[in-house]
Amino acid sequence: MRTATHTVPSATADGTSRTLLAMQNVDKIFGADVVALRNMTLDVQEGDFLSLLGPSGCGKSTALRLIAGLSQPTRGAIRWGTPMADGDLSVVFQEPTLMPWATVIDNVLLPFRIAGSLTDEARDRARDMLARVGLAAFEGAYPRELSGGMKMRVSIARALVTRPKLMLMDEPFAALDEITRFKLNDDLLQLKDSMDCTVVFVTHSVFESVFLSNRIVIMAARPGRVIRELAVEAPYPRTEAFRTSAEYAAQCRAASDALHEAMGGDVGVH
Ligand SMILES: Nc1ncnc2c1ncn2[C@@H]1O[C@H](COP(=O)(O)OP(=O)(O)OP(=O)(O)O)[C@@H](O)[C@H]1O
Repeated sequence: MRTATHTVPSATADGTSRTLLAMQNVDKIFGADVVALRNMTLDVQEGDFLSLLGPSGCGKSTALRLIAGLSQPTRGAIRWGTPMADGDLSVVFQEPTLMPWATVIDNVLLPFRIAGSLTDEARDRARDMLARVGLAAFEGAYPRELSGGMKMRVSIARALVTRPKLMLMDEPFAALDEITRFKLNDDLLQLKDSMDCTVVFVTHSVFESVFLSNRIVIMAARPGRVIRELAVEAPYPRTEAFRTSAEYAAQCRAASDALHEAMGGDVGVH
């Protein structure tokens, strides 16, 4: 993981919100001429639930991989506003990427095993995380015995077991049915609140981004770039009442219009 070498100043005048990271004029070019990102500038504040929303190929996953340190910018830089140690940053992918031969608890313990710190305290933390994601009764089960939603819950437990400052999520619920997705959206907000972490979340879904986020960054493709940012002012906790409110519908309309623009005006809400 990363160690900060720069301090980014607070983005707000009263200092109540601190910048966790800033992408500064980042380009990412693959090979000779695939411009995945052009001049991307983005700040993430501590406590944000920030969604990157945009059409296929606009560079959302590329941006997430750069933040994760899995790839390096061609130009520009990513600055951290706080020191980041091992375990402070975790990533959840669309596939749960569980080890099929290992039990649920052994999957959740993977970050500790990698770090060589498989202590009793680590096991307690893994059990606590499994309880938080509703899988306390499944610690001895194997991934093949779990539904898609349950596997994703294990993946999220593994990501949060180190109590990260930042969790990066790349379309984690895209492969799930709508009912499961709604439930996981609800539970993710509760987890974020109780674990006090910051989330950067990649999605194609207007509805999901509005329900979850306080900030939505809309991206466009060819070249991948940020075209607009929207604030979702609705307070947390957000519940089923928010999902069925006129306010939610209006926010979805605004995000859809911005996405429509990002896609050149050829697609509406999806
Ligand atoms: N390793 C790579 N080598 C070459 N080109 C790449 C590589 N990774 C991504 N790209 C290209 O960069 C662009 C952005 O890809 P990226 O996966 O970041 O988009 P995305 O918005 O996440 O798309 P999707 O929503 O379909 O997952 C695409 O044109 C893609 O083909």
